[in-house]
This record gives sequence, structure tokens and C-alpha cells, in this order.
Amino acid sequence: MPPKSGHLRAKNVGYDDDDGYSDDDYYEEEQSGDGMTDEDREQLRINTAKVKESLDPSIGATDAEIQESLWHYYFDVGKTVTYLKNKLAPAQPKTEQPKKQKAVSRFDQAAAGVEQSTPGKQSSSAARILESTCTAPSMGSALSTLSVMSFKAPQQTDFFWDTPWGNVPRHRLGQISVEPRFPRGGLLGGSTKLAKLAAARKKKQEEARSMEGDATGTDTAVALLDRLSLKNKERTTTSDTRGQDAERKSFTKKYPRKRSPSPPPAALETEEIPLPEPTQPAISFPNLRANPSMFASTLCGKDEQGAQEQAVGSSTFPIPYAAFHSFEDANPFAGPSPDDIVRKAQARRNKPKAAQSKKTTGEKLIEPMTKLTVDETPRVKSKNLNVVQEFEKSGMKRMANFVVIGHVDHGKSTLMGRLLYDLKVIDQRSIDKLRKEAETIGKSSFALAWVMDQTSEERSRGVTVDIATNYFETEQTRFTILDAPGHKDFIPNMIAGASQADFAVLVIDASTNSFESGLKGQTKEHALLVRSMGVQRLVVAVNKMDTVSWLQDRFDEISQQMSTFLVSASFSAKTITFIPCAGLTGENVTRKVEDPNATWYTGPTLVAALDSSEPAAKRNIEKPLRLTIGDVFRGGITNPISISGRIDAGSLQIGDTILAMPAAETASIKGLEVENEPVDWAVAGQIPTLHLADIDPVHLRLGDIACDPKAPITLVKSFTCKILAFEHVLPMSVDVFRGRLQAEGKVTRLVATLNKTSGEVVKNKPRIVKPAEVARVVVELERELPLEKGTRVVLREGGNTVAAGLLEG
Ligand SMILES: Nc1nc2c(ncn2[C@@H]2O[C@H](COP(=O)(O)OP(=O)(O)OP(=O)(O)O)[C@@H](O)[C@H]2O)c(=O)[nH]1
Repeated sequence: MPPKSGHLRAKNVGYDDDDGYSDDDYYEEEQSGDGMTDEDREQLRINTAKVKESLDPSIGATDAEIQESLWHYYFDVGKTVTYLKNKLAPAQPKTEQPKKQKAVSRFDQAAAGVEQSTPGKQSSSAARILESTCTAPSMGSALSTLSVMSFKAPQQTDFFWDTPWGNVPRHRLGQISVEPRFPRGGLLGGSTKLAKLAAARKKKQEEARSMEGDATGTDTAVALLDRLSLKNKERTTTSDTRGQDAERKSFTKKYPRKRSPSPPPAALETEEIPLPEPTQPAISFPNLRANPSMFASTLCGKDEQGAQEQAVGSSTFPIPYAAFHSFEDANPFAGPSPDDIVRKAQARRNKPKAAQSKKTTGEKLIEPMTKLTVDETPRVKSKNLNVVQEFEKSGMKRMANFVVIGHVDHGKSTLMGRLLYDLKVIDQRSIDKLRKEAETIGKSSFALAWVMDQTSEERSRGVTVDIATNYFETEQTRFTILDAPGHKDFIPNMIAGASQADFAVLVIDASTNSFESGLKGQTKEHALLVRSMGVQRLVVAVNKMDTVSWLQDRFDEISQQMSTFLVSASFSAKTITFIPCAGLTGENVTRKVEDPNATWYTGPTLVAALDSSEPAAKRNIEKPLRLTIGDVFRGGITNPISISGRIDAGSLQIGDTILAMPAAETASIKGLEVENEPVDWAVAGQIPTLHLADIDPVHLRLGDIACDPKAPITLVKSFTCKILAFEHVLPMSVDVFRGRLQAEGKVTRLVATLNKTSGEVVKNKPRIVKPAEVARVVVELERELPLEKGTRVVLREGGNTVAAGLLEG
């Protein structure tokens, strides 16, 4: 039987300094009940066969003897054979033995020297190993068997007398303790490189410590080793300490410590552990006790002694203002504030003539602001183009912006993605990439929608959140798509999109029940909103026709119901077009439908219907500039502040100065882009990007108006408007929306209900305005807004659209 012991542990002991650290030091090998691993058993079996082969059969060694010897010689076949030959055939000369031995290490030599020079001390080194090894209860019995079997007190004649591991000095035995079965705590699992290094360092420190302790009791050779290792240790310690000090210094420098409040002196005095009587120190040490922090002193009062000690120390920090006893009495607001001084200085500069000339009640409030905006000299050189002439000369295609509206998930983004893909605005590679990405998150059906929905939130939720813009052109027209969110939570964003649109594409899901649920939801609300915001032309895309097998009945049913509703919502039947299509498959989007069930349809494709739209109403190019800011962003390193938005009226060019309202701050246009292309000018109806200079971004907010400084938009705090009620309206709090602009307000007065078509007064001072009624109401705002006659607003309350209105003054 092979011995069962912690022998395995001994195999892992690295005696030489240059022995590398091994994982085995921290991971005990998998052992079965006999203390051996499967690997050991296999090794033992192979080596037993080898030993048997090498031994003269006359020697007659049993398997048990061979295995025992192999075990003690760490499976060394040569040594085992020699040992068995010596043991079982004593006649053989012993002198051959050293030749076969492995070269001994420096430590082994030293240890052997110890044993030779101090015979009395050679008492059972192996037993000592065992003593220290047999600490783990699990190994106890196996080891005790081993100690009885193999580690009898060695005789000079004993074969083991010169085995190096049998002569391990006691101070080294600390290493041979039984390791815990699992990685030690504190090293984060022990398998990382860091953990290994930490463990190796710890081991070295322990080694050095044990050396110090035993140094006196060792002989010269061990003392020599001690000195060697101590030197090393000193070296390491010094360099370590130096290193640590340097590290600490640099760390302290890098991350100066916060002074945490020290406990007050009283707390220190009440320490429970009695301190030993202080002996008179030969050298007086500096008082290293930390002084209470200023914070603690302030809170708990000053300890006089502490204060004195503190006075001696150099690291004192006065409380700000502590020296000024009368600081409570002083009035810090007596003089003008630094802001006042700056504002006063700025106010001395010239006032903008335009801003001055048009004074309203509200302007009194923003007077200081307008005084700040003076510099009308553009910093960027203007080409002084006559933009109206340039526009006429350019022979530009007609332009149209359309907003895509409809209930959530009815397929708006997919339809637009398909349209852009089929018109080759989006290339195959991009689509493949989107498909792949969509597949990875299990939303492959949304790949086309992702052409429009580009934020990670939209993609992960599968819902459009904000207006997405894209462009395409047909033979006659350059189109700007404004894809609106369908979810009711994002109606304000839909309003912002609709406020920039010339016409709308209303997408309706033809699938069973989807159309019906949309009617109760945003299909109707969106249609009403765009109408009340001035949109007259509507293309109704009856989408997902593939899900109803292109059934004509379904198409007709939807068309009829929607026509009735839309006409009741003041759309003209002539300006509504119904197109059956399937965005997902692309049928009847840019190409004719080929489904055999769809032969009944002979009308235009969706793109053809868009292209044949009436040109937008005449653009107000010659009117003063009005651009509703739809986005404020950083347009790159050279363009730290950029805005984009639709030009509602007028034109602009590079070098122009614009006035941002309500901030009443001017800025100069240093760069212009339309549809991502640099241009020199832009006109009403376009949605350009303006790269600005000479303005602080804080003065630009979504919904603000960029206008002509010579004809600025007025700021109003209350207005009268003609509304179409969606819900009951009475004097109530409302949120007022104008494009991206949103402000709190109140319907303060119901002036009259009006006739829908003629606009004549039906009833003065009604107590309530019912849904679908038209009325004149007065709205008061919490703050002044840039609004003027003809502006369209939406009134909402508690997340519902209450009414849409047109400003009358
Ligand atoms: N079968 C079929 N499914 C479609 C069609 N069009 C869109 N879908 C699916 O309808 C789901 C919603 O499509 P979206 O394009 O995200 O809908 P949406 O109206 O833009 O949604 P929101 O913008 O969040 O309101 C997706 O799973 C599409 O694959 C279609 O023509 N046929």
C-alpha cells in the first residue's frame, strides 16, 4: 500500500529562492480518501512496473515495498531501484548511490552540512515535517500511518539520512503546513496574477519572519542562509519601504486626503483599555496624535491643551471668516453684486434700435436682457447675396416637408425605411447591418424601422420617441420626412414635427382590430392635431395590407370610416388620398403591388401619390425671418453651437445676424447646411442647420424663435386665440405648445363660441366649450413667449390634447 499522507504537500514546497510560484501552492490537488489523486495512482502504477523491470527478480521486492519506496522518492524510479537493491541486496556496494542522485540545491547542501556537523540535531527532520504537516484533521490518520511506517528516528546508517528534505531546518517548516482546501480569503479567489504575487510576497514575509525567530538556534550553515535571506529581506524591505513611501507620497500628492473630523479630545480620554504606566523615554518623540480637526473643534469646543499643541503643529487651517468676529453683523448685500456691476457696464453699451422701437408690456420685464444684445456687426463676412433672386435663379426643385403620423406600431417607421431603401437612399450594406443588429436583439422585424429610429432607446423599445428626419427626392420634389412618434406619451414631439410640415402621411394598420384600436387612440388625435396646426393635405397609407391578404373590403371599410371622420375634422375630401400598401414587403410603396389578390387596385403607389401632391402654399420668402428652433447642438469642433429648425418665413445667409427670442441675444451665422450639404443661403420652407458664433448656448432653447433683429418677434404674456375644442374647455390650467416650445398657462376667459365655417359669434361668454366646437378664448401665460398673430398653438392638459388654436392677437 502506498503511504497516504500529506506527502503531496511536501512536493509543492519550493526550497530554493528561485523557485517560481505555482498555482499548486494555493490549490490543493483533488484527492480521494487515500490521500492520492488519480494522477498519483496512475503514476504509481506505471513506475511500479518500471521498477520491477529494473530490479533483479532475485531481489524479490513486493509491490507494496516498491510503491512505498516510490512514494518516498516522489516516484523517482532510479532512487527507488537503488534503495530496494540496497535494502534487499545489502551485499551491493553503497558507493554507487550518490552518482545516481540528482544535483542537490544550495539549500540541500547547507541543510546536509547542518546534519553532518551537528549529529545530535539530525533527529527526525522528516518527523518534524510531519509534525508541521499533520495539522489538517483530514490528513491526520494517513500521516500518522506514514510516520509510523516511514519516519522512524533516523540512524546514521538509515538510507534517508542524506535525503535533503529530511533535513529541513525547523524555521523552514512553516511552509509545509496543510493548505486550506479552497483559495484563501483576502486574495480575491487567488487565481489572478495579482493574487499570486500577493500570495508569494506574503509567503516570503512569513519565511523571513520565521527566520528571524529561529536564527539564534541554528548552526553556522543555517545562520549563513539566514544572513543571506535576511540581507535579501533587508534589501527588499528597504526597497519596499522606500517604494511604498514614494508611492504613498505620490499618492498623497495626487489625491490629498480629506481631513476627516477627529474625535474630540474628551472621547480620547475615555478609552476603555488602560494604558501601561509610561516609562521615562530616553528620547522624546514628537506627539503623533492627530489634533482634532477644525470642524470637530468648532462643534465640540476647543481643548486648550489641544489648541496649544495644535499651535505648535504646522498643519492648521483657519475657518473661513473665523477671524472676522463681526461677520454676522456685516451686510454682504450692501453694495452691488458682481453681476450687477457687469450688467451695469454692459447696459452702457448701445441699445438695439429694433428691440427698442417695439416696446410691449412684456418688454419691460426683459428690458435688461435686450440691453445686453447690442452688437449688430456680424463677425463672419457676408456675401450680401440677394437671396430671393438667388432662389429664383437656382431652379430648385419644389420642396415639401411631410410629417408621418398615426397610432403606435401601425408601421410608420418601417414604411419610411422601406421607401428610403427602395429609392436607394439607404444602401444594401446599411440595411444588412441593421437586419443583423436587429436579429441579435430579437427584433428582426424592426430592421427597416431602424433606418428612422436611430437611438438605442428607440431600438431597444421598438418605439419611436422623437421626430426623425430624412430626405429623398422624386423627379419633381425634394422631400423632407418628419417621422413622428405614435405613442401617446410623445405627443409633444409629434406636435413639434407637425409644426414643420406642409402635409401629412397618416399611417393606418389594416390588420384585424388594429385599425379599430387606432381609431380610439392616436389615429384620430394625430389627424385632428395636424389639421388644427394648419395641415390641409393628407395621404392616408392603409398599411400592412399583407396581413389581410390585400382584401379590397378591408381597404374600402377603412377608407370610408376615415373619410367621414376626416371631413368632419375640416379636411377637404379633395385633399385626402388613400393608398393601400405594405411597408414590410414594399408592395405599393415605390413599386406596384404584384399580389394576385390586389388586382382590384389600380391607383398610384405611395411615392407617386406624394409626388403628385399640390405644391405647398406660396412661401413667405420676402417676409422677415422667423425660424423655430427645433434642435440646439454642438455641430463639431469648429462649430461649437449649432441650431436647426424650419424657416417659417423669410430667408437667411452666411454672415447674417439673427436675434434669438425670448433671450433677445444676437448671434452671427458662420455656416449653413441644408440636408447635410453646405450652402450659402436658405429660404422659408427649408429646415437648415445654422452654425452660430458670438452667442452663449444658454440663450438658445428648443422652441425659441430666431428672427430678424430689425423686425423682431414680439413677446407676449397673454393672447386671444380661436380654438377647435377636442375636449370640454372651461377656465382652466393648460400647457401651451408651439412647435418645440412649451409653457404653462391658463384659459382665463371664454369670449364666445363661433360658427365653424363663417366664424360668426354663436354665443358670447359661454360657460363651457364642448368638444368639436370652435370658440374664442383668452390664454394667460406664466412667462412671456415669442408669439404673433397667425401662430398655431396646441393646448393640452394632463397629457390630453384639449384644443388647438390660431392666435388672433
Ligand atoms: N406584416 C406587416 N408588418 C408590418 C408592416 N409594417 C410594419 N410592420 C411591423 O409593425 C411593427 C411596428 O412597426 P414600426 O414601423 O415600428 O411602427 P411605428 O408606427 O413606426 O411605431 P411607432 O413609431 O413607435 O409609433 C414592426 O414589427 C413591423 O415589422 C407591414 O406592412 N406588414
